[in-house]
Amino acid sequence: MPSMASNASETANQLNGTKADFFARRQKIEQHRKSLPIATVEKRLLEEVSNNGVLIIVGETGSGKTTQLPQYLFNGGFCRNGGIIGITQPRRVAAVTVAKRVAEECGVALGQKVGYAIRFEDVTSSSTRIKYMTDGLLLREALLDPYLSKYSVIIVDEAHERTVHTDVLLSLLKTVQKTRSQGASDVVHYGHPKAEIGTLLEKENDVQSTNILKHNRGKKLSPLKLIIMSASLDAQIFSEYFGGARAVHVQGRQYPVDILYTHQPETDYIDAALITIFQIHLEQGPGDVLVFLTGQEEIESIERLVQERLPKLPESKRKLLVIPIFASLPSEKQMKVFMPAPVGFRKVILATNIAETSVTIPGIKYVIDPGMVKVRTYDASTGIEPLIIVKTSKAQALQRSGRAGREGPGKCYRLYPENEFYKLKDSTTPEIKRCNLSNVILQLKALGIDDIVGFDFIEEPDRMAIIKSMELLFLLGALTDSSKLSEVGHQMARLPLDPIYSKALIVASQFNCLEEMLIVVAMLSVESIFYAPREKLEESRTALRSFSSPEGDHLTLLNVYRASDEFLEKSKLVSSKEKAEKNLRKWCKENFINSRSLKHARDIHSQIRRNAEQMGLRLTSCGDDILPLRRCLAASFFLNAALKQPDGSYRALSSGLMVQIHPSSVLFRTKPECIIFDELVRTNQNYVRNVSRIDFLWLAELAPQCYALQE
Ligand SMILES: Nc1ncnc2c1ncn2[C@@H]1O[C@H](COP(=O)(O)OP(=O)(O)OP(=O)(O)O)[C@@H](O)[C@H]1O
Repeated sequence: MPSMASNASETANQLNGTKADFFARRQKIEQHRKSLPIATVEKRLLEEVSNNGVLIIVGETGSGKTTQLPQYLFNGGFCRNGGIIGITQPRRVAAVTVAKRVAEECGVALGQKVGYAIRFEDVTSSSTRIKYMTDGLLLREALLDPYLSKYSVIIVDEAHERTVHTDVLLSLLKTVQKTRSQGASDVVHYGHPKAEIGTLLEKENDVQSTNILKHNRGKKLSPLKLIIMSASLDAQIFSEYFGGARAVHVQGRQYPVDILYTHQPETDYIDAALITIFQIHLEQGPGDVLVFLTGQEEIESIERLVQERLPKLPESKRKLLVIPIFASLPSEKQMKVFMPAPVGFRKVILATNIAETSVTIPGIKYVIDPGMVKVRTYDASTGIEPLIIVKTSKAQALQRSGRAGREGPGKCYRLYPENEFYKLKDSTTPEIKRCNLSNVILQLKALGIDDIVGFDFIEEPDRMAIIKSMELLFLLGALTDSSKLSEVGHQMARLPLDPIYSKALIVASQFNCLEEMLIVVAMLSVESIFYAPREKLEESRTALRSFSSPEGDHLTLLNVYRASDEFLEKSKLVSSKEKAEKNLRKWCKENFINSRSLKHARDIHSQIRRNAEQMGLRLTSCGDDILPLRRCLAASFFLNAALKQPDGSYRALSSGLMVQIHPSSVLFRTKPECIIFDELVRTNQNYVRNVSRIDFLWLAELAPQCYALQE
């Protein structure tokens, strides 16, 4: 046993060591900050922000925009009067990791001067002055504080991604910025019947004018500085939208990235990616690899293939650590990709486009880009929102290659020939032009914006899409005859879910089956609960049968959730929480259930249950009597009803489309007369997924606005 004296000197040494490490790290960070291209223009940028209400900043990936500009502004006095610098990101993972990095650069604990807020997670405090957040979160904040009055500067980062939230946010910020630059102290207060919901825009004398002016009489608002940041060269569109706002370019990138192309187009990009992973591992020097794939299924299949092939390599070459990252992975799992690989190991990160912008994953030297991405599209004529795999845009390809070369020179392997790159679209079609707008419209209406067609979008969505989405909201009871938000609509807007799911929860509280519906909605919100490996198809089918309900997939999902819950609770009685969770993962494996998806569903479930409680919805259960739940499914998913045809296919009643029950459904063989479904997917034919049997007559009874029977 070491003596006290040696213990004390060890501690002192450790402390000295820690201190020395700390100072060395701080020095390294300071040097790094000074070496970034943006550091040479700090003073000029501060002048530009001072002189302009709206500024557009374009800079190469890695030039230091996201991490440095907020710090420059803070040091330049932009928080002097207690104002906050808010920086929005399209993705949660970027908001979290960049905030962590900036807190470290500032030498402060996360949540103090530097913090972040994402849906259901707020790591800020009253001393936070630099706040990273998702664009969706800032939109929700606008519901409570239409002036966004606590912010002195708002930076919309990665604006070129043009997510629907970014687009809507830009429109709102345009109004807020203009209003605040005029000051709001001398305006009349008309109040608002719903105190928490501010009216942002109102049509007056045929001019879109703002009603923000009418809010909070006498509240002296300071001007808001608005900064739009983008890595690609589409500054023009933003500049025009903001009335010829000034745009500045930050030149230069930190490290070079070598771009390599294939000679021929690849017929199977999954296989090509797999080969490239092993080529890099066997032939290239140290450095981690980041591979861009289109979704969870692709990622998990490559993960399995790499694991299968690794044992075939010589022992000394097996130190390859595969780590996945995709949106539906719980955040603590997502954070694993940011941890260094154990000594001697090479990390291979399999990512969706979640890792495409803003994030810096330490250690990445090689990027593999097959050039594909999965996007949601929207067909307004049928109301279908198929997910399709398409080629990336040039802007996306540049972003992806930009993930290498952040800590040193890097390489990017584009798995297509060079001439293909030049044929790519410059930038991605804005999401607002290719999505179902019902959620956006619900949010805008909740913000008090009633004239959706006249709304000042940066790029107008398709009129047909607006009409269809309004129609959907109307049929769901979210809008009144005069297109105002109804009481139900207000409730729906408070839930962070798709309108149909929100409606399902509200209806369920009336049908006394909210406990069950919360589980169903949580399970529907995640990707693929079941998995069926090709080599174990029969075993996986048998496992599925043990949970399956003759009434359909919704009840089957409910059975899975309950069985897992029961298993976990029993396990907790005899083992620690960690052990019980480990046991649950084993249980999932034995039952061919995707444990990651189940964990995600459990998280969503607790979140939406909290929401329901806060809204005062009645949390009752229908117990063993499943009839109310089935009727409730009909009362909420009635827009997705289909009737069997003589040939065994189905006709979707609202779109008239001919569809088939997906082979993964428990009703694939039974084929009941009338069904409701969760989702329509288009592959070689139209398939409906997550299907339940309903009684046709319920439709006219429960959704007369849609299915009133003719006399
Ligand atoms: N979490 C991190 N860990 C280590 N280094 C980081 C981290 N975040 C940023 N950096 C370093 O700071 C540099 C600048 O990053 P920053 O995100 O500010 O650039 P950017 O111009 O906003 O690029 P992008 O548009 O690609 O996000 C990176 O290239 C990297 O060297």
